[in-house]
Amino acid sequence: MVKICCIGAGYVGGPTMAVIALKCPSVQVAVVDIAQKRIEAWNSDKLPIYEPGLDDVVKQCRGKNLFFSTEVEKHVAEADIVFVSVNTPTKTTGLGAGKAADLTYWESAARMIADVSKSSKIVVEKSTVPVKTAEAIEKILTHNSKGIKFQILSNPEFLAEGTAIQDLFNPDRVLIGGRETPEGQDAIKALKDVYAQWVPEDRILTTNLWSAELSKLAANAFLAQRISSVNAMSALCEATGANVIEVSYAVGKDTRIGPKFLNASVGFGGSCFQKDILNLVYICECNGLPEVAEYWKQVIKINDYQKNRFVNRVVASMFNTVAKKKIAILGFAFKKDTGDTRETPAIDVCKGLLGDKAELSIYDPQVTEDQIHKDLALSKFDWDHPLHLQPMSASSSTEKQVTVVGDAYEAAKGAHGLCIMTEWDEFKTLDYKKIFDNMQKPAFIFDGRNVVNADELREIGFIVFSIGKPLDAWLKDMPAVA
Ligand SMILES: NC(=O)C1=CN([C@@H]2O[C@H](COP(=O)(O)OP(=O)(O)OC[C@H]3O[C@@H](n4cnc5c(N)ncnc54)[C@H](O)[C@@H]3O)[C@@H](O)[C@H]2O)C=CC1
Ligand SMILES: O=C(O)[C@H]1O[C@H](OP(=O)(O)OP(=O)(O)OC[C@H]2O[C@@H](n3ccc(=O)[nH]c3=O)[C@H](O)[C@@H]2O)[C@H](O)[C@@H](O)[C@@H]1O
Repeated sequence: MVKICCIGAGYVGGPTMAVIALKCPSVQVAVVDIAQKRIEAWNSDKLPIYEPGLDDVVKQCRGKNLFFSTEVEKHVAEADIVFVSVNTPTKTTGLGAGKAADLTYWESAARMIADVSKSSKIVVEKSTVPVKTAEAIEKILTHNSKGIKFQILSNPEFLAEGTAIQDLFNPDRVLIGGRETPEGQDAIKALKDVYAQWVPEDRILTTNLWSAELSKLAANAFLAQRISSVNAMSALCEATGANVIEVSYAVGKDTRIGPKFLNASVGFGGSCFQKDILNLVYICECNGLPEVAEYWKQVIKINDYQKNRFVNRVVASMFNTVAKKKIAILGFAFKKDTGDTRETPAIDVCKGLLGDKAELSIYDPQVTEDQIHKDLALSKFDWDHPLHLQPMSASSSTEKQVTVVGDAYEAAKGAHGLCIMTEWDEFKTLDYKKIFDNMQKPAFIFDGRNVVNADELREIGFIVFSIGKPLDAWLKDMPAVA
């Protein structure tokens, strides 16, 4: 029986391993983590992450061939294949701070593997890492290996949160990079055999190590670049009277461009796009390619611009001040169907409004009150470090300005404005007449996700701002918004 151990029971490690266990009944899978609470949750009825379909998969395999444990060393020692799926956040201090990937967690996992191994193993990079990381990991493993043989593979993950199970069941591709030696090719084959139990062969791509590592960073950069491109267009649409929905539809109809990832928004969020592009920028700079670095940096700059533009639009529309005004924030997660708030644009928008002394009433169906307060107190780049590993953040001086409530109606009651930050389905079907009746007048809606029907809301009486759509007369003569 093949034994797999995955270090890191997070958004990637948990769902990925659960699906491997489901699809490969003859493989034994142990997912290990140093975070005891997280492991306890994986072993309970309330899993530590919200992901449609995940509960069902875990229930089918847990205790049979899927185990969650804090006995990291024991399971690593027993495994034939060790996946490393720990976090690789942006460095907050020292060389490359604010850009380079922080490989502290990766390196300590690699050293531990070297220390506890008594038999040869395949070590799989599942985390997103800078190109050439495998070389460093190889050095750590081989210098400590007491003659034990390690083969390193790069097998980056392409799942998106909210659709993780669907993406894992039916991936566009599985990418496996390895050494071009006979041993490297054998290792590739061993991992390929696992995926081939449910993924068609022509979707399993094999490459050299560096291509696999770089393809992951490139794929995220290309995806984020599409969003920044359409968001840049959204600003021009607002200035000219074009409608970004019509423009992206027309552009996406070109089969060379395609329709996906062209939804204008308040900005992209999530734990990876920004971090991976910053990492790419850093690698380009380190390789003497400043023009290439500058090119990719623009994707982040436009994303920041889009979030700033949104805040400025809110403030400018409401007579250039939101001081002491209640603003309802609907949605806090970085996208629908997840409770994940890492790098969510809602954080930047809320901080912007708080900076203008607004009073915020926040509702999200999946994000806890505690999480929202933590997020608004954390400094940039601290968010992706596991809480148990990061320094205690100072308590938020803005806590008094923020209340977290249990539904959208309560959030909007008595508010001057309402901002939609996440495209949760339930925000499409709210009783907006009821909301209007309970708000201050004039009542504003700022739709950061283009989910509401602006015309219907205008008929009710709202002043509506939708990203990239023709502006209400009220908003047209406002001061510059960038
Ligand atoms: N979140 C996502 O949708 C995707 C993430 N990725 C990449 O996958 C990697 C992991 O991301 P997430 O799962 O989101 O992170 P996460 O923060 O949810 O999970 C990482 C886990 O690793 C654990 N950990 C850290 N050091 C450890 C050690 N030495 N021993 C045992 N456990 C340790 C942490 O306690 C944490 O629970 C990152 O490199 C990310 O860029 C790739 C594709 C999608
Ligand atoms: O490496 C990763 O972590 C993952 O990053 C993204 O997945 P994820 O961040 O979970 O979610 P996305 O669906 O890509 O959305 C990212 C952000 O972009 C925004 N977005 C997405 C699409 C769009 O058209 N417009 C737009 O604003 C979303 O609202 C969200 O805030 C990629 O889609 C995955 O392939 C990748 O594995």
